[in-house]
Amino acid sequence: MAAGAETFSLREVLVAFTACVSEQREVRVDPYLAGWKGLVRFLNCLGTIFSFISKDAVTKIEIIENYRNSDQRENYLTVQSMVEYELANGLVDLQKRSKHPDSGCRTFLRLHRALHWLQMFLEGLRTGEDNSKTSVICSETYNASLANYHPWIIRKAAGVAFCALPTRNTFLETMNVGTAEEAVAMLGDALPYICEVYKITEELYAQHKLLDLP
Ligand SMILES: CCCCCCCCCCCCC/C=C/[C@@H](O)[C@H](COP(=O)(O)O)NC(=O)CCCCCCCCCCCCCCC
Repeated sequence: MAAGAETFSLREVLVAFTACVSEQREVRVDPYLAGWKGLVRFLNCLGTIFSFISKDAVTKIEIIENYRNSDQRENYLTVQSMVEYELANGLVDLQKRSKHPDSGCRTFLRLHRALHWLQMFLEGLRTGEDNSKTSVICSETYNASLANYHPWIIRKAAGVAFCALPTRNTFLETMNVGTAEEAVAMLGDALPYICEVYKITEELYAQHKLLDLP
């Protein structure tokens, strides 16, 4: 375990996702990115073998942060406003990556797909047996979700990295939320919010036929 793992709790990270959905059922971009940044920080604490994953996540987070810091920042306040603005202004490559390779819509879609994995992984952790292997939970949930969008070489590298994950109970303790039982309870509290964020985004992207953006 790298230094710094004990300095923050995953509870604070997952709380970011509870602040994502507005009263109008829109997904706020800032807490969404804050949640991912915390998760990446946690991932970095698990060891350098995961750095190729965290680097890709950071690249994507920064692309969207740059939009949030640009003069178009208001259009990127929520996922709904981002989709509306980018589509209305022809800023999304719909068939193949060409003029707008790093649109907010395609970049957010990559994080959204990863959120689906996260949702399944956390549920697997929450409901797993005491001494089940985190690596198995991780690879099963990865294969059932994100892996479908990744080329062979990435799937292979991810599979190797997963082998470095500790057992479920050690992993739960690494989350710094208290005992393993307390970590499980926290996951139960946080998961409905993550599921809601995922569901709203999925519906929005489906409605605009954006789920296969190149
Ligand atoms: C706890 C173990 C964490 C294992 C992480 C499982 C996810 C594995 C993802 C492997 C991604 C490999 C890197 C490359 C990805 C890109 O090819 C690919 C496509 O991008 P492109 O269309 O621009 O080319 N990118 C993506 O799919 C985005 C991946 C974003 C992954 C973020 C993962 C962050 C994981 C944080 C884990 C925290 C766990 C906390 C649990 C309590």
